[in-house]
Amino acid sequence: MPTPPTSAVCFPHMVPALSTTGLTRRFGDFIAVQDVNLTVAPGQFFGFLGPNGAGKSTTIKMLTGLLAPTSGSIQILGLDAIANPIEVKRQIGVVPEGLALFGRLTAAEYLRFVGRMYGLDQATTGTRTTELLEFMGLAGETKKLITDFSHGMQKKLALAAAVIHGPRILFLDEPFEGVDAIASGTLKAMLQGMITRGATIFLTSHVLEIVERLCTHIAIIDRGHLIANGSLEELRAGVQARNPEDNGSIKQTLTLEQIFLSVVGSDPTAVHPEQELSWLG
Ligand SMILES: Nc1ncnc2c1ncn2[C@@H]1O[C@H](COP(=O)(O)OP(=O)(O)OP(=O)(O)O)[C@@H](O)[C@H]1O
Repeated sequence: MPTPPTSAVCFPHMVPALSTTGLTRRFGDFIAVQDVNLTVAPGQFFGFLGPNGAGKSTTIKMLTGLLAPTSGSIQILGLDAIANPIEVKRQIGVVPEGLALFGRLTAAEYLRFVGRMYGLDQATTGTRTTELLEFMGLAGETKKLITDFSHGMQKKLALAAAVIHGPRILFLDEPFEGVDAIASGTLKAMLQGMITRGATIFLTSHVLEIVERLCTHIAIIDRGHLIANGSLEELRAGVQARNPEDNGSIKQTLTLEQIFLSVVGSDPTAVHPEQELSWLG
C-alpha cells in the first residue's frame, strides 16, 4: 500500500488538493485570519490545530465556500474556489462547526435529500443511505426526527451526509467531539480507508492524541496567523531547534501535545491551574 505523501514539496508535479495565498478574513476591525498561505497535497491527512478562537473554523468556512474571504485566493483541486464554487462543492464534503442539518427530517430522509442534491441517481442514493446509516449505527432510528437526535448522533449523520457523494476532499471541523469511543473507532477506520483510496482529509480537532495518530501533516494557527506547518517530525525538529539546550532525546519523546504547547506558547487568556477561584467550594 503506498504511503500518503507527507509534503507537497515532495510531489512538485502534483496539483495540490488545496492551496491558499494570503487568505484573510476580517470581521469589522477584527482580523480573524490573516495572510494564511497553505498547501495540502493530494492524499494528505491534514490536521489544522490552534487554541480556541485561533481562526480554524473561519478558515474551514472560507475553504468550503461558506464564508467569503476578505482577501486572498483559494485553489481546490486546481480550481479557483471563489470563481468556481459549484464545481468545487461537487468534489468536497464538509462537516461544518454548526452541523447545519434539517431537524424536521429523519436521518434517511436527510441522506436521500443530500444524495439527490449532489446529483446521485435514486438507486445509488438509496443504497448509500442504507449503507451509511448501518455504518454509523443509526439504522434503527427510522422514525426519530433529527432534531430529537443526541449531539453525537447528529455528528455521525453530518459525517454520513458529507461523504455520500464520494468527495475527493473532506473537511471536518471537530469530527470526534461528542462521538462515543465505539463510533470514534469506526470513524477513524472510515477516514483511514478514504485516505488509502486517495482522498484528502483536512480536519480540526482539539483531541491531539487522535490528530497525532491520524495526520501525516499538521499546521497550527494562533490569533489568525499560521505559526507552524509540516510533518510531525518537522514540527518536532522545529521545537528542538528552538530549544538547543535539550539533548537529542527530545526528538523521540515530544508528543504532539507538547509540540503544540511549545509552539503556541502561553496564552494570556488561558485558564491557569495555579490560579485559585477561592469562592468555589
Ligand atoms: N461572525 C463573526 N463575527 C465576529 N467575529 C467572529 C465571527 N466569527 C468568528 N469570529 C471571531 O474570529 C475568531 C476566530 O474564530 P473561529 O471560530 O475561527 O475560531 P476557532 O479556532 O475555530 O476556535 P474554537 O477552537 O474555539 O472553535 C474568534 O475571535 C471569533 O470570535
